[in-house]
Amino acid sequence: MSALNETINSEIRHPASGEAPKSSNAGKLAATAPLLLDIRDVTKRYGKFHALKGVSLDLREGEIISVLGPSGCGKSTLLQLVAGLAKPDGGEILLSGQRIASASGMVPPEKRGVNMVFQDYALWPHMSVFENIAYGLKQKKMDRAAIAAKVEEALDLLRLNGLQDRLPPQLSGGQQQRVAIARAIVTEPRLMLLDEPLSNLDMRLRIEMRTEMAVLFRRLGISVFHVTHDPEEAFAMADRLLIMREGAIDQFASPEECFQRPASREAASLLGAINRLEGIFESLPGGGLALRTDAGLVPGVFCGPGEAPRPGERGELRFRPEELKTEAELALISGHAHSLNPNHLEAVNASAGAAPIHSSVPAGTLTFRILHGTFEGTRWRSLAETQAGDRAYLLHASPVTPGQEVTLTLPTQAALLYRA
Ligand SMILES: Nc1ncnc2c1ncn2[C@@H]1O[C@H](COP(=O)(O)OP(=O)(O)OP(=O)(O)O)[C@@H](O)[C@H]1O
Repeated sequence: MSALNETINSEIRHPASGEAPKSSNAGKLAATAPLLLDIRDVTKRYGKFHALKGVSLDLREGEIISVLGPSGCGKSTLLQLVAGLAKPDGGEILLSGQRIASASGMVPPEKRGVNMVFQDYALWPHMSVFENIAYGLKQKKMDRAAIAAKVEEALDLLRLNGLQDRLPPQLSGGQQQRVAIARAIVTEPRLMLLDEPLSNLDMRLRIEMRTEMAVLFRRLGISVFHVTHDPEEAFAMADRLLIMREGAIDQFASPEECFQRPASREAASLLGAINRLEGIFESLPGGGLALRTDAGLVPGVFCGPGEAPRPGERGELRFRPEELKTEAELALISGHAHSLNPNHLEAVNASAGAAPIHSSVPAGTLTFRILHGTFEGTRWRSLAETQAGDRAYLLHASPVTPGQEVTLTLPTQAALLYRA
């Protein structure tokens, strides 16, 4: 075992790999809650490669922050620095005002008061559920009666009653995951670190567990720093999203804001706006910005960065397949007589907390030719192309046939505009 691993708190040590776990814990957001984790301009290099290029963020007590980003963007590296499993090359990390990591010094992981739940749960396979959960408490030399009471409470909380004598291999994936959470919360860490905690579960269980985890952490007021590559998991759990790209922060804001105004083309794509059409910016007579694309003129929301582009500049439209509407769907959504005309859609989908979005401005009308369609249970998904052959995915309520031309409307607030 490496010197690094030897410094790791045994209660969070990874039994299978011998590698130290990462840390995390957090709960619900309150803007006025005390600052718990303060990461200041942290950098990390592996040889010549800059894995983190100056990352700064804060996490409040009781807050859940989900870190989202493509593979290799530095999510796990950030978590490891907070856990104490790696050392930053620059900047500093403070926990409750105490500096726990900088280039010149490190508080050892076991002294940080952070626990971690791993992708593969890292349960001790030869220990019963009870022993797994009790392990950290025994390390703390708690007396047997107190340990039994605490484990009992955790078993109740995670709905593991009756399973305490089983070994991990005798449990389902969801049960193992709950044992890992029970083990992590029983020692009442200041901060819980979750590294892709649901990635080994099937889809149904993932959906259940992400909601259960969010409810549990909020009820207990646990602070959580949570890494995932799954936007739905991040939306289900987070008070704030941290979107990372190439070792830097792309966006750090509420889930609603990130969803409605992704700060970059990459963030938009990560959050489901997979369709991309290029074009030229135009100003609308009544104010507002539109992009002239090959599929049509599309009024939209400029999401940055920087100043709004000028007419004539090249731009890019990003949108989610599910945001395209037919005339009939528009009428249903808006509930206003005038919205039967798709060219006058009100921005009815604007959700609370987002910056004001154009309302009652003309919506874009896009025309595509269907190439291929598949039935998805409640909807049809098709691959389509513009006149010039640019491709897009569409989702619609009725079937389409290859070769058919379809005209759909894209609400202004769903048309995300960026510089090319
Ligand atoms: N020990 C290491 N030595 C060299 N390079 C490393 C090391 N650990 C990570 N890296 C590199 O640093 C970058 C960031 O890695 P990291 O594991 O933080 O990414 P990630 O966002 O968590 O990715 P994933 O979602 O695939 O787990 C990657 O390019 C990775 O290859």
